[in-house]
Amino acid sequence: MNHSFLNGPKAKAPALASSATPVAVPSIGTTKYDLDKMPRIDCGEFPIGKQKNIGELRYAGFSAQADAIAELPEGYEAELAFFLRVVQAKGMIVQTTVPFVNAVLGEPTTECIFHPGSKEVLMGLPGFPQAMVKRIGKKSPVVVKEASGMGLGVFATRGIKAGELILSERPLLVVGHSLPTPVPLSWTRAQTAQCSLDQREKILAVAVDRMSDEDKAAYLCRGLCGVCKMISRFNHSCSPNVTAKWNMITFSFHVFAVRNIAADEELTLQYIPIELSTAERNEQLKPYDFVCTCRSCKDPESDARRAELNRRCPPTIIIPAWLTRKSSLADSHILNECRQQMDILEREGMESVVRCFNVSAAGFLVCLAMGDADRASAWAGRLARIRWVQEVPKDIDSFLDPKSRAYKDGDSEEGLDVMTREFAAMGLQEPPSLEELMSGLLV
Ligand SMILES: C[S@@+](CC[C@H](N)C(=O)[O-])C[C@H]1O[C@@H](n2cnc3c(N)ncnc32)[C@H](O)[C@@H]1O
Repeated sequence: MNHSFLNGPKAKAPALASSATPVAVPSIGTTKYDLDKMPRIDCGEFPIGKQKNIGELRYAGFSAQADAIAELPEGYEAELAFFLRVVQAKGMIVQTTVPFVNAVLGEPTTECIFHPGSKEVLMGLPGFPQAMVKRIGKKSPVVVKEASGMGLGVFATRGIKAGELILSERPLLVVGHSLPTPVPLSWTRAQTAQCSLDQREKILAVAVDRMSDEDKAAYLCRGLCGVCKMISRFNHSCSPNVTAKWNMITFSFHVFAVRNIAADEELTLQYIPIELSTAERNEQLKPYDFVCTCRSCKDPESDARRAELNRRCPPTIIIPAWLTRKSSLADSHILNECRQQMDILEREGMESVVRCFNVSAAGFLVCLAMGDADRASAWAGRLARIRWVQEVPKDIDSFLDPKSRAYKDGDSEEGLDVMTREFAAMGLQEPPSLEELMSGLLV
């Protein structure tokens, strides 16, 4: 293949100056990104590290972390345009609109830039696409308005109960990561990353162009700040009161309340892993260009509590050993552990983390196995409030009343066996992250 971009004179040119000593070159007419400053928008649970971001610019070039704005050689834009034509002609990327067929009339659609094969995988999912999940009640429980010192934010218009589905939303744009960007080997990491971003910008422009006028306007007015009309308005907190979960079959995000929310309270998501210390969290928040002042960041005792939680053994490890009677752990030890860990999680406002599910499931299972319906029903109550975790048993409501028949069945060998298998097989593991779900389709 005669690839002028790879075989041309620049491929053999001496290394360009590193980003630390940028060479002034005439403008190449594309946006220059300062990668350290670029906002990466995470919707809820998925922002573990730089690789776990989704959305239009979030995969781009982050494997090649640049230190500063990179200068690229004059005339490079023409080569990039040539390369893009090759990428498109050879079918190395697929531009499509989801849902492809059987779209439910009137539902929003998502512009997608996929790798070859992803579209077919998606179409092959049993039942894909399903209509978006509707909230109970017509009136939205939230409104977007000024959030002091944070631009806009999302606020509750009424009290919202823990576990309530607040909204579901299809993103405006979904882009597979690591789009192919060959560059001369002599280029620095910063230049490679810059080139990858420029290429992405061009590919995105085509996708944005395919959107309806309304979606285009919504997308453009959010700029780098999001791929969702509504979800991109949620501000961050290290003690968030909502979580956003990706649902592949409906191709949409579901936003749930993780604890009770009062009328007028601001709704917040976590942009970064919140198990970290205050200093580590603020380091991770740097690309978003703000310093977090949430209740945990201001509480001098918070770090010690979160560190304590990290030190404690996750129930995921204790329970299987206890269940199979391979350990001599006392029942009371496990229940104390569950209660104490839950106390810290609630005190820290960390109801959105997966550990909340693991602890509640462990508490429930241990009490069930011990035939302690009173305490099991209290843990079932917690599980019922975190039902956005897909492993929460569908029939958890039948365990809310300690006098329920479910406990009689549960007392029997068979009932306990079913519950044990259900939890041991899937419940006590981390549910798949958005990244894991998406990678099957988008990588
Ligand atoms: C996804 S947007 C959130 C919506 C945004 N406030 C708006 O007006 O569209 C992310 C940006 O909001 C601001 N932001 C989010 N959370 C914040 C917080 N806890 N404190 C200050 N600014 C915040 C930052 O500017 C951040 O880059």
